[in-house]
Amino acid sequence: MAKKQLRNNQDHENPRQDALDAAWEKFRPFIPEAELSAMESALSKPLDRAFRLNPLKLDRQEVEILAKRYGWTLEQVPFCPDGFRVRTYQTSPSLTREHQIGQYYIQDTASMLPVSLFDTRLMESRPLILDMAASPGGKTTHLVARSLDQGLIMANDSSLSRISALKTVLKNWGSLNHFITNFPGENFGLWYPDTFDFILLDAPCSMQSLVSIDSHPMRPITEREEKALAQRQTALLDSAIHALKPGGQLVYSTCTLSPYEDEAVVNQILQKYGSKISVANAQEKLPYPAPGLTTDGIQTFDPSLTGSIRLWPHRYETAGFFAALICKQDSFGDQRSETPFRSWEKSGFTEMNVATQEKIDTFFKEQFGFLLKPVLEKYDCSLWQRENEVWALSNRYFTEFSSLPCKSAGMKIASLTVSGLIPDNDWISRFFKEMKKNRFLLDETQTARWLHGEDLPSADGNLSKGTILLMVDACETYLGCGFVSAGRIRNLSK
Ligand SMILES: C[S@@+](CC[C@H](N)C(=O)[O-])C[C@H]1O[C@@H](n2cnc3c(N)ncnc32)[C@H](O)[C@@H]1O
Repeated sequence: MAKKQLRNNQDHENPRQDALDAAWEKFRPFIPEAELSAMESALSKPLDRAFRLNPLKLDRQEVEILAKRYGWTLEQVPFCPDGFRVRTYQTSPSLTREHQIGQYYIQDTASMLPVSLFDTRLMESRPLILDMAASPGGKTTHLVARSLDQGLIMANDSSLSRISALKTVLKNWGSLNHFITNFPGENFGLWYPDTFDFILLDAPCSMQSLVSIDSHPMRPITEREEKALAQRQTALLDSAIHALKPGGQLVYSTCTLSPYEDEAVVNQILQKYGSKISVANAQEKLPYPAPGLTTDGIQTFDPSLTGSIRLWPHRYETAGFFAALICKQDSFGDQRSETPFRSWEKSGFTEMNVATQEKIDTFFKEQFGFLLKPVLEKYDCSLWQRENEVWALSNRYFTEFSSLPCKSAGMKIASLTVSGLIPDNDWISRFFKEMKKNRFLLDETQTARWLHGEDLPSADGNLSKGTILLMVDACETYLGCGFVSAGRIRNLSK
């Protein structure tokens, strides 16, 4: 194939182009002859943008409203009901205020696959979930959505420098029932045998997806590097298998098409654990099949690996991707090793007294007509105080994991200040639909000033003092919260 024909979405020159060419030469023998021209044609077209809606904040009908507002032509992603390709647009989906407040997440289509493979009924039964290599958190937001934010998610990443991105993404998504840890995933099998209902292992990989996009840039890879990655992936998958509950489900995924990091890794684990685990036939989750390989040219894989999903780019117009759904039938009878320990006092959280809880509850009722207690009950959370901050934390997190060192947990809902309680922007952007009082509709000029971080004069004498919700688009969209005092609406998002 001519060099320029290969897809390099960002139009960067070498080394991305060299990496693309090398990967194409390497993977070509694995592509069925009859599909080569479809593949070549797919690789010469740019990928569409895509997003996944946040069902905690936006429903399907509202997606249609957004499509009209921003001139989008949408098409549902075949394997992800909440995912949409944006075939054409007037306003880019990355430039809207709905994107800014986490009503949807921009994600490449292939990355919507792994979490879509988990069983819906189990996902909606308050599961305990481990996202073993989670940062920056795109797939963690999908786990939050699919478990209705009513399970508990341990979002882990071994890289300390990538934890802040994970925090930001989950905060913006409005996730309550999660906590973030920073450990090598290899430890979880020892620390938590037979524990998690679901595990996602979206493994570090060589990113040979045949499509070079900024979130997954392609680069030249040596054989040695590929081997080292495969070793790490096998160790992580081994750990994940041990940490999975019998009857639980695990997805192993990568954004590389290298068989050595995909089928070969799963095959090795299958050989090690025999009938205690199995690869499910995930083809059933697709409208038409995209089977895993039966050989890497050297070894023959277990036939069940055809049940794994190998997204060659032409199959579903995606970047290259691999995912296998693995089930655990039996416990290995592992003894639990001691986990690292942090005393709860060190977390800085203190139990909130009943009087303060009542005060907060009354504030939300009077100021916004919002009933806090039923929400906390629905999500099985309690209020905690850290200095002057009010947080909602998962009860299950507190009873089962509070002694494990962690980087953050739950969601901040307000600050206690001398001017009274100031609710947190993320909390309001998650629940604004249930807040019926003190909504103030901004016109276009006011909106522009607000988005520049300015305060606004409050000519409306009916506005009560304190925090109000600022709305746009006939009160459909939440813009932020402001604080009314002395004839001004102070911009709290500054
Ligand atoms: C493919 S990225 C994960 C992307 C993420 N799942 C998402 O959807 O946004 C792989 C991640 O694995 C992390 N990682 C690498 N080695 C690890 C290890 N031994 N244990 C846990 N995480 C690891 C990297 O820091 C990186 O953030």
